[in-house]
Amino acid sequence: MGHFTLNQRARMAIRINLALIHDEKPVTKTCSDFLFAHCPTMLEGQRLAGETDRLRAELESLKREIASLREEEAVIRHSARHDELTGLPNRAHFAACLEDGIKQQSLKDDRLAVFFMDVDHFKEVNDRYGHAAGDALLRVVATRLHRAMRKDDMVCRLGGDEFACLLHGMPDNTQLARLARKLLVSIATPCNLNGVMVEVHISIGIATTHQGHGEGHNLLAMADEAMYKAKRSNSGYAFAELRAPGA
Ligand SMILES: Nc1nc2c(ncn2[C@@H]2O[C@H](COP(=O)(O)OP(=O)(O)OP(=O)(O)O)[C@@H](O)[C@H]2O)c(=O)[nH]1
Repeated sequence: MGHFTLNQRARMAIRINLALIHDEKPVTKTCSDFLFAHCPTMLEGQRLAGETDRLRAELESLKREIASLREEEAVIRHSARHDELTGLPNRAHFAACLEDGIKQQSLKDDRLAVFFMDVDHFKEVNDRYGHAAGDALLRVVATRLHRAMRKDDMVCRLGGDEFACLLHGMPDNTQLARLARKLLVSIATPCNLNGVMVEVHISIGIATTHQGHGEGHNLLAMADEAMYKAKRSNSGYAFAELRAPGA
């Protein structure tokens, strides 16, 4: 420090600080000589503090980017498993839950039931009132089915005018038949489509499985067959025959 007066040291310290604040190269040769000779630790400390701030800002920006990517991923994941029109789970999601339910049922000694539901004469609604009215009707059916089921039952739109429901813990057919009748009544309540009151009906096919019987896709296919039986006979709902294991 012998070469510099107190006054010189103070002025250089101010210039050095200003240079660091504005991220400039170290000032004059005298200043840099001063710095490297007398203040290497201070200079390194300032540099590290600046670097830390920069890294902290970079980290925050990365955190924001990750959060936004996670949100995007959640949206993509949701839309891959849900039907855009009704917001209900879609066929793929339903099939996965059904297979899962089948695997779990033996552990829980549960009995599963699948309802396969199809709107009767839906094509006529599209033809008479237009596709948008048909869409509105599908949304009404979705809402009514969802409301009529228990919280743990899964209602999905399989596609077109077909819906399905997966029910756990339904030990007897009497309860299932009661639920089917309740659904038929709730769906048949007239709904307003662009000012026109329309009454819709659905046909329901019901397939159930006991421990060790059936596989997910078989159960759905059996419920589908039973639905056609109900549609043909105009009975509203029908039960599938329980097949022997492996049939
Ligand atoms: N509005 C609308 N129509 C759809 C959609 N997806 C499929 N459709 C129509 O739904 C109709 C389904 O027809 P079907 O189930 O074969 O005929 P249906 O009149 O219901 O006949 P039944 O089931 O035998 O009573 C077809 O006309 C499809 O074009 C959709 O997302 N929106």
